[in-house]
Amino acid sequence: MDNQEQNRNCQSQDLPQVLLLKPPPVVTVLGEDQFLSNRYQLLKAWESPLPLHQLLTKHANSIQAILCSGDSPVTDDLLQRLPSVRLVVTASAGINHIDLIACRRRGISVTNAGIVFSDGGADAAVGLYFDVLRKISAADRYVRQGLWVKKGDYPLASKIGGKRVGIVGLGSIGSEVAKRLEAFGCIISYNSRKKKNFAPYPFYSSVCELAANSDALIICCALTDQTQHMINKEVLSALGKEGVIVNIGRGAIVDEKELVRFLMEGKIAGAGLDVFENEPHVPKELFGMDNVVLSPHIAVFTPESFMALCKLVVGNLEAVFSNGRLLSPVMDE
Ligand SMILES: O=CC(=O)O
Repeated sequence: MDNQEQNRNCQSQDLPQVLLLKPPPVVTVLGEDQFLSNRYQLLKAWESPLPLHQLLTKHANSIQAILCSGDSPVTDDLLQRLPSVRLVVTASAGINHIDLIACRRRGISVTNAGIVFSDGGADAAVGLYFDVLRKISAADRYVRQGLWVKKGDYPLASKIGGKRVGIVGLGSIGSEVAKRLEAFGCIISYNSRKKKNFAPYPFYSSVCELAANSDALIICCALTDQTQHMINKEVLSALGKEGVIVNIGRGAIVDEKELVRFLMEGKIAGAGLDVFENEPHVPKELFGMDNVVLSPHIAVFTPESFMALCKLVVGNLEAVFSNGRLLSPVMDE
């Protein structure tokens, strides 16, 4: 090792240590971020020759922050091994993979993607809804397969304007979905944990009642103990034969087995799904359904949202190490 390299190593050892749990999807980009790697000692668990438990033991007292994404659980057990952690930064809007109670008990702050994913998530939700109603992907397949020539005209699609759309979870993504669909002449109502005073739309405290009064449900809420399988048999029945489900929240908010059964039996009209209960596995029954549009959990990701996310992550790390204000706190201890 030459002197320069030795110097660099010594300097990097003085930097605050940040544990990166898993590479995909956004964390890889962040892990390569020059700015981030000049300011922090990034400990990439997947690059270490040590098994995770040994890596954690070796750095137990020096890891001060964890950078993760939605597919890497931050459990009480993990936190217990890392007593110096002050911040968990997740590069996702969803926080269902983080044990928030354990973080609170240990005085650890948590930040998420804040509002950087709101536009992308809303665009994707509206895109899925339009695709189901206007049959865009299915009609595209029809043309490519030469069926227009062989079979003639394609079945009629549905109009968007005038549809009663129930938004489940009027947070930052849900509000953007509402704004977009209002502009297309849809009639918006919503269900949320609480009525939102700022929202000019009818509020239903029961998701079943919302479903009974909607042509479509667009699921934008977080996955919690309360929302797990919230979209169940009763809700799907209330939505009815003409109803459409769009889900860009988390797969487990919907009882997927019931959803598949309702679609197979023609008890709802269609679905646009970006998220699934057991990703990346998608129920095979859905593959042959032209009234179902599928995407691989990509709703919120765009180059623009990645860039904004990188800035946000860096800003949150800077804040915690300079005792400043976190930019997108879920919990600020
Ligand atoms: O699903 C994506 C996210 O939670 O950011």
